[in-house]
Amino acid sequence: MNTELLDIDFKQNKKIVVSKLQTPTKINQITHKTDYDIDINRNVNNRAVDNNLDLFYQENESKLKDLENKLVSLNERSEEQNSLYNSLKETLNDDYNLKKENLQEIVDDLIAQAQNIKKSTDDLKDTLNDKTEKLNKNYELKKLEINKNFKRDFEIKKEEFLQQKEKYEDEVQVEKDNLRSAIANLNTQIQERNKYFLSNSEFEAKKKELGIEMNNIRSENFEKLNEKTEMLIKQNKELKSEIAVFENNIAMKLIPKNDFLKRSVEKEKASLHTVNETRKRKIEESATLAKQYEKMQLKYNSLQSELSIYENKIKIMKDSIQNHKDELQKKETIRRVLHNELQDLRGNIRVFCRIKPEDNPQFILKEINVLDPDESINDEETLNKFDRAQLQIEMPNDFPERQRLSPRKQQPNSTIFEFDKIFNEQSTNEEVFDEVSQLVQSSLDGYKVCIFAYGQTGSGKTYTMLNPVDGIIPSTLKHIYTWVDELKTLGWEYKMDIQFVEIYNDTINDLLAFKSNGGNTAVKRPGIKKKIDIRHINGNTSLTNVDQIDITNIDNVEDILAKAMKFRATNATKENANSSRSHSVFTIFLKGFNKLTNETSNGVLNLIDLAGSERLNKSQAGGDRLKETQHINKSLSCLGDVIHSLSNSGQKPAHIPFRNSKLTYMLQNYLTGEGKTLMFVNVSKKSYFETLNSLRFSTKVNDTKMR
Ligand SMILES: Nc1ncnc2c1ncn2[C@@H]1O[C@H](COP(=O)(O)OP(=O)(O)OP(=O)(O)O)[C@@H](O)[C@H]1O
Repeated sequence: MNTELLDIDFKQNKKIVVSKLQTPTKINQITHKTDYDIDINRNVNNRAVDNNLDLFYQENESKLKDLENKLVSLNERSEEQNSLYNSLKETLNDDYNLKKENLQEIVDDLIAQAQNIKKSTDDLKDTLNDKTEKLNKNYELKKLEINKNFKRDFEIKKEEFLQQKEKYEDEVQVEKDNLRSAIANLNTQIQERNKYFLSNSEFEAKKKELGIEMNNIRSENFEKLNEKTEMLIKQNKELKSEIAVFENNIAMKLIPKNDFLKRSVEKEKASLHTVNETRKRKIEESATLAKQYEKMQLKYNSLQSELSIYENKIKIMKDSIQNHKDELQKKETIRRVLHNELQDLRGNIRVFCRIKPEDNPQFILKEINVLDPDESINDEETLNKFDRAQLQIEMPNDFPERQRLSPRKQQPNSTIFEFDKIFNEQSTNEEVFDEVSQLVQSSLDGYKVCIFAYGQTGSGKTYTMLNPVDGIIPSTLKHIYTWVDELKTLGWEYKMDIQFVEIYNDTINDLLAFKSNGGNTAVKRPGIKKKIDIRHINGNTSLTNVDQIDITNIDNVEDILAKAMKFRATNATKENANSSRSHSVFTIFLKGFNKLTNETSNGVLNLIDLAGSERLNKSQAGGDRLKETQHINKSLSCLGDVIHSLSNSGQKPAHIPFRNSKLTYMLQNYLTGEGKTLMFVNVSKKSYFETLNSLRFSTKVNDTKMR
């Protein structure tokens, strides 16, 4: 049993009553006795109750249990009510939120309505303004109309009044006339009566009577007349003043308007005048233009007819040009064949000699058997005689070197070498290029060409090959674009790539490598770090890790060349302060395609400035220089061997030792087959034995006879 329930208030003669709980309260929350209202029907004697407390408990136990049960049920109900309360609360909350949302919607609606009302008010305002404006306009129009009508009515009234006045005046006049005639009649009657009743007193009385009557009538009529006249005068005065007032009003209103109108009219007139002037001017201008147009049209027509004449002429010319082109193409093909045949006839390996000018010649070196300018070649014998140029080298008797030779070796003291051509001290680079340009053109025709400059150090190889502007390489680069352009007219398009390498101590270096390292000129011999190998594939030679530059459409090829030259390995020798210690090989690849004939050509031009040949004992080279010189001399000797073998291979195919040096191996594909080779042997009059050596080399390369 819950102890709190024991706290029961006993009331006299009352039963225990548990009143119905007003608020949902859990049983364990019942702490106050006022929560219960328990009455007990008790005996009068309290003591009896005390004594019978047990009994009371027994009697009331079930009641208490009921009470407890009731409290439990109350508790349950309270929970129910709590959940009811919560659900009610939720419902109310939902309801509240819903209502709030609805309210918000209503508020939004109201705002929207207010906005609409504002908008419609604005619209109404606008409409009202429009209407007011219209009404004002109508008012002005009506006013004008009323004024106009009033004026018109006034004029009508005035007219009527004047007519009336005239009518009255006429009537008054008529009445005046009538009265006058009546008076005249009366007078006549009086006179007549007077004639009969002059002496008659009756007559006198009558006369008096008549006189009075007449005076009455007269005065009566005169009064009436005067009244009418006065009235008319008065009306007239009134009308006049009315007219004056009206006219004044109108004048007051009309004058400013009139002035304004006058001013506007003046303005309009002025602008009209300007417009008219402009119009006149435009008309005049358009007339001039029309005339000009007519003239132009005539000119155009005449030009058109001239043009069609020219077009016809052009067409005829084009046709003939095309014919010429066709013919030229045929001739070009024939030219190529003939040119090649000519080069073949001259020999696929030719040797030219070039003598460098020398201020202090140490021995005699001269071209002999030179054609006299007056002598004409008119027979085959003379032609053959001058077919090959001859160079004589003479060792002077007092030459110290000669003294050291044995008597046997001293004989003969002059030697003659034969060359395909000799350029003497006076020959210029231009003359040299004139001669070699035919070979350069062969490369445009698709041939492989090699032009070498061989000679002792300081003998003019670099001068011949690379002298800025007029050396063979700069001249080739200068002229090749013109030749390519000329060939364009025959349908030939060329792609040109260049490659520039040096072979130093049997190692290949790329002299154009600065193009790929951003043109850093501070890097000396940039290609040296990359290993460059030679590859021969299907008759084509390529170098690994070597830059080729497309020069088809560039205009700074000379700069590229100048830059590349800076990287070339040079050193001071005894004979040349700036001696080239490497072989430089400048190559132009010329790929041609003829879009008219579909022919292709694949020419290669190699321009080689060889390193200077040096006799070891002479230059007294040592260390690195010794190694350099050995490499140079070995590779030059290999070159001599290769060319010699090639020139003899026509009769008996022989082994050609290309692989003996990098230079010959690299040029292998260009020296064989239809390849054309030209060797310049550069000589000077400074070192007899070096020169002799160079000349002996020339005998090796092209069967050059030595006598
Ligand atoms: N035909 C010539 N006319 C005028 N000067 C010349 C001629 N040939 C060479 N020279 C001059 O002689 C000098 C040496 O010439 P160059 O450098 O061409 O010789 P090289 O044969 O290339 O020497 P190396 O093999 O040592 O490089 C240069 O100053 C050059 O200008």
